[in-house]
Amino acid sequence: MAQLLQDLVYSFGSCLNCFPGSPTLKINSRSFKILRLLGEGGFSYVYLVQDTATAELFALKKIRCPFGTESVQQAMREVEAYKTFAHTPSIIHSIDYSIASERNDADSKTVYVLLPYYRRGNLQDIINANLVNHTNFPEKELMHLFLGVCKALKYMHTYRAPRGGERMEMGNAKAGEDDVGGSNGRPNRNRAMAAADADDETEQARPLMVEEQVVAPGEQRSWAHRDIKPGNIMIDDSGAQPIIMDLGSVAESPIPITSRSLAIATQDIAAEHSTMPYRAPELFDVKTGTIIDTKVDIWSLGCTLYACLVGKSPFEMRSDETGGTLSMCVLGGDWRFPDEGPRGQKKGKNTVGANSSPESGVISDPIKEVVRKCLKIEPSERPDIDELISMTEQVIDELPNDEA
Ligand SMILES: Nc1ncnc2c1ncn2[C@@H]1O[C@H](COP(=O)(O)OP(=O)(O)OP(=O)(O)O)[C@@H](O)[C@H]1O
Repeated sequence: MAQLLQDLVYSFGSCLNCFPGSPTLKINSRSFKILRLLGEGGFSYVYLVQDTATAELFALKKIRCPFGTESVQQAMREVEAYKTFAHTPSIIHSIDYSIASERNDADSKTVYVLLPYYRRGNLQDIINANLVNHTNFPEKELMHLFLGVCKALKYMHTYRAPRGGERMEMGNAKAGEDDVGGSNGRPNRNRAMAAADADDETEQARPLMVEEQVVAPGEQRSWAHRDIKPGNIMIDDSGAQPIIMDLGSVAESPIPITSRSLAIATQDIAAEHSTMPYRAPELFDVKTGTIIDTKVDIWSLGCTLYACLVGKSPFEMRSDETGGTLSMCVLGGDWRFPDEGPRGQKKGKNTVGANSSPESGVISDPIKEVVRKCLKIEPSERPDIDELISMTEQVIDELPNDEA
């Protein structure tokens, strides 16, 4: 709690009003009351905030950029990704964003991104609840959710810039203390952006205009999410639609690894942005002459489906069982279902093995097969997103209806 208060004071500076317990922040002239911390990631804090005028709830992601230009660029890439995929309802979009300078350190900036708030939480929350309550996901329902995630990812993997020529560029915005400029995440730049350009171009624009991404209308450009995991899949308010979030890891695909330095850089980026138990083996040890592509997400989908069934990633599970390191388990493809012995041998038909968690229950064979196909060490042996979608649809057709 002390950390949270300290963090709020530090972050919002003069935006913080003086009433204890109800700090407020303004973004682009809209005022928000900060209600509580929703979550914390490696680079950010996410707060539940309320629009003081409309009482609407939002999630506010605060990304600290203490290392100057480079870290601001990274945060802005995330903001840009929210814009790029704003056209699909199953990928999170941003509502507004702003960039604030730290008072005592001009190089230090904080990027705030206003996001829709998903009150039902994410798949990891459901996994945690299942573990606590000794319950399981109903299989058909789970596979419908999984299909939704695959379809959202298909949009990324086969992205085509909308016709009409939306120009995508790294944003620039006016940084201020009390009322920071921003963008609404839609094609039209808002007035704050325009004001930032007109008023304060030299000061505001420079650090952010280092890179432009222009996608011609209709041009296909493939993207990989690179951090698919249960914690990054929110559930919409209906409870039926998964929403892919946390676009800070999104990267272009394919990336041919043409040099040793690119291999090292790619590996370093993965180490920072792709969560280890869900990270594909080719990102642990990036080799020159290989290609890193969207198959990294297929691996993560396999780990995610397994985690929904069993309670944790297959490699976390195996590493806990054997005491081996996570990376050794991943690189060696060392994992198994709880009711299986080594190399997929069954311990007993439809029984839960000695090493399984009691929550894992019985897993249908067609679902296991989907996991197995995603977890092929060789990326080319994994299905692409279209094949995975067909496979999942077939499994859904084959599965009996969940018991009410
Ligand atoms: N829109 C939202 N609605 C509700 N909760 C959210 C929302 N966005 C984020 N959260 C909560 O905040 C947590 C951290 O968010 P997020 O994953 O975006 O941060 P991150 O720093 O990128 O995390 P990571 O280190 O896992 O990559 C999430 O796991 C979730 O619990």
